[in-house]
Amino acid sequence: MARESLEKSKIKFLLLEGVHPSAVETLRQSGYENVELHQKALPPEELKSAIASAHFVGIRSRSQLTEEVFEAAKKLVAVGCFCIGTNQVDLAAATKRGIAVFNAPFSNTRSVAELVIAEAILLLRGVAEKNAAAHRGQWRKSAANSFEIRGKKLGIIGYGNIGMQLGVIAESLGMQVQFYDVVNKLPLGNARQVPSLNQLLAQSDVVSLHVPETKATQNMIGAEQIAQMPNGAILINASRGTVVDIDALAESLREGRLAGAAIDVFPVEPRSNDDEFVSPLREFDNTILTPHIGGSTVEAQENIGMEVAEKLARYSDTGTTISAVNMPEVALPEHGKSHRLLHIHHNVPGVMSAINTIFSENHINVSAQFLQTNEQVGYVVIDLDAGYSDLALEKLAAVDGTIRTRVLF
Ligand SMILES: NC(=O)c1ccc[n+]([C@@H]2O[C@H](COP(=O)([O-])OP(=O)(O)OC[C@H]3O[C@@H](n4cnc5c(N)ncnc54)[C@H](O)[C@@H]3O)[C@@H](O)[C@H]2O)c1
Ligand SMILES: O=C(O)[C@H](O)COP(=O)(O)O
Repeated sequence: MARESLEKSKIKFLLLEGVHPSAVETLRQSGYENVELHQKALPPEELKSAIASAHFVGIRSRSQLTEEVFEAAKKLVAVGCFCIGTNQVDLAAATKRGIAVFNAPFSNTRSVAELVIAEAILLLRGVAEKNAAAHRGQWRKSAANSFEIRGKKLGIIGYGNIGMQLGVIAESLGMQVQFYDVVNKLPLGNARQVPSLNQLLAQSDVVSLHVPETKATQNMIGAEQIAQMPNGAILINASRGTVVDIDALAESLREGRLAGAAIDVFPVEPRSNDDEFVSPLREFDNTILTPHIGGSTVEAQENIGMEVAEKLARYSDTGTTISAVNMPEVALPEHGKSHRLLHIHHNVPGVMSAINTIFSENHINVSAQFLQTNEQVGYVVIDLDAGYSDLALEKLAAVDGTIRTRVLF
């Protein structure tokens, strides 16, 4: 169990993987100057040592925050994923320690959708192959197997923020949009939800994946699924590398079944730009292989930097958990001269009653109380007169089921 109550100058932010400078500026404007910056993801042992003294950590998709890393992060209050995906974070390990995890759910959505559309156009025109040949001195002027995007069928797997944005842009270019999702979704424009993955695969000229990394999406596109796609179809994956069986994809390209593929994410990605990229897809001219840059635009990174840094600063200042992915969401006003106690606990019967008994038995006047729970944890925030906060904090920390307490001055 941990307790914190620190001055801003002592609160340390560890920002990894070249998070945009807008994050540092946003933190500075909120009064947080104690920021350690790294341009790369750190290897596990270095990460454990750097995170040991950090109260907040900011990562992108490369850093793996495992149970072991959290075990080393004794002071950690919150994680900021400066990206959409949170699969690189062991959320259960964070939650059981009362560590809030934030992300930027849509700051790079448009960037991914634009890249996918561009790739669909290039692959339908055979540009990847012709470009590779031209670099080798070969002139391949031909209209054979070169198609307009207009009128083609786009099959989107995962109709969330990116899938929907992609569908809207594709439709504006004259594509017919259909999607498969495990949840019933409101189709935008003329898009149409289809009931099964196989149906989507069988009737799409271009298939694009926009699902999160989960157990259910692991290798969701393998040999069997590729076999459902029409000859000459195109596969695009800018979601997560675990979603497509790369060997099966390589085999279908070798057989000439698919006309091409654009892959931005890989089962194993180099940890830094200095490491070699190894993939069976390197041999195919008709693939566009990009180094996980779907969200890597200046616009997206700048916005993400501001958005996530602001969420971390707000959580530090007020306890607000809006848009946390693993904590009950509570929007909190400023607490003025009151002291604010934050209490994260296992969501089991009796905790709230024990907390409120503390206030009544000790005649502590509470000026505001906010409570929100999810299946695992409860998060209660209590504003009270400054003179009572030490006593209340001590007693709250002793309540059965307490995970973490914090006081804000
Ligand atoms: N290449 C990049 O740089 C890049 C950038 C941003 C996001 N991403 C990846 O893209 C993913 C999607 O992003 P988003 O913002 O659209 O997420 P989102 O949460 O808004 O949408 C995901 C959609 O997938 C659906 N889904 C989940 N499991 C499914 C399954 N088994 N079958 C079918 N549908 C399923 C969900 O219902 C949801 O509609 C992210 O999780 C992230 O991993 C990659
Ligand atoms: O989840 C995401 O937003 C993308 O995969 C981008 O990750 P990155 O910030 O590491 O480029």
